[in-house]
Amino acid sequence: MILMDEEGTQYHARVFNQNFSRFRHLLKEDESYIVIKPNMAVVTNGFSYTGEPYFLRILLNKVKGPTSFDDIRTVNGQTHSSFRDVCYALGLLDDDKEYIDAIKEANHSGSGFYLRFLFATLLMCNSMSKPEVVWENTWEYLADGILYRQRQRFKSAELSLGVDELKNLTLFEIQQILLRNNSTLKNFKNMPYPDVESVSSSNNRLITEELDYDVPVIKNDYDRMFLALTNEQRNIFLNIMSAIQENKGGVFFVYGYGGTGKTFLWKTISAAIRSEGNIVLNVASSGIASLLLPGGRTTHSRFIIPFELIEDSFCNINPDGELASLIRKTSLIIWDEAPMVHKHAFEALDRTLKDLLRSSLRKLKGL
Ligand SMILES: Nc1ncnc2c1ncn2[C@@H]1O[C@H](COP(=O)(O)OP(=O)(O)OP(=O)(O)O)[C@@H](O)[C@H]1O
Repeated sequence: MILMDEEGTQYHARVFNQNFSRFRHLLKEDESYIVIKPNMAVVTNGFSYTGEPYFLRILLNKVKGPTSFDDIRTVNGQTHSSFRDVCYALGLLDDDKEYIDAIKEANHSGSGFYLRFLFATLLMCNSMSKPEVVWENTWEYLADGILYRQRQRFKSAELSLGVDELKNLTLFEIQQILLRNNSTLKNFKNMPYPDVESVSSSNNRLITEELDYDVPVIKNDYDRMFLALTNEQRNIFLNIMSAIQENKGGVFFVYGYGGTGKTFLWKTISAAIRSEGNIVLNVASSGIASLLLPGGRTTHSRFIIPFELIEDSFCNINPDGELASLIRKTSLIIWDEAPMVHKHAFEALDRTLKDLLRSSLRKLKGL
């Protein structure tokens, strides 16, 4: 095979092999740089796995008379974005079934940790043609033990994790194994990468508690309550929900005589937010009022407002702690019977939230 660059300089296949790292660099920068002359025999030997150039070398042995990279990338009229996909389309790569079967089989005798280690090892050895396909087919086995460990961690036998959360935690574990071996999931282009922020949320007991609702049940409650809202309640509901959805922020004061449906409105708003997998913190100034709110707490205990308040008090919240992360992830705070506390309590919470969110108090709503 002869390769020729745009300036007409010709390289023999042997040179191509010997200077492979140089060509690989060119391929990355501008793949159209190397032109392949048609009808030339291709002889390659002694190459190692080096990503896309490796697949190109396989193709140079198989595709007859290509005149451009697009020629090589086109199989049955379809142009693929990578040489690897072309190899796959031509059936030159295994379908990875053996690896999928191996992981499933290992599941009978090995723990989840062992399976994740096995998967990470397969990744590091570049054994799989399409690791993302193996991952999609085996992630449930690879996730084995992660839910149990989270339940132990939070001492909650009822704790449940969504599919995305479970996948994310599993990927995070695999990434940890790879990092210990000087590799990373980022080396595998089509493999999903764990969302580290969401992993730290999953490991935050307070956030997990606030997300641990049965979404279909809450959604049913929400549908029922929303239909029952009066016009006045619905207007308030829509105003607050649009402020949340558009991330506008806002402080809403809702006034009404006893029995006019304020608690009913709080319940509807809470169900609407929780049914979308978001967080609402329900607090009330008195213990009795807090019992009427779903997942309610007293404001003092939720935000650790000091009992002895002065005009420049702060809540005792560690900015790097779990409670601060929970507050940052919260879509709305509902504070029932807010005027029942001294204004210094508002101001302390306002100051603390500004400090934590580094913005004005945007998420406080009171009665
Ligand atoms: N839109 C509605 N549809 C059906 N029932 C409602 C509606 N709004 C309120 N209610 C019912 O009316 C009763 C009183 O409402 P709610 O407890 O929400 O009032 P409140 O304003 O919170 O009262 P208080 O200030 O005394 O706590 C409750 O039984 C509640 O379920």
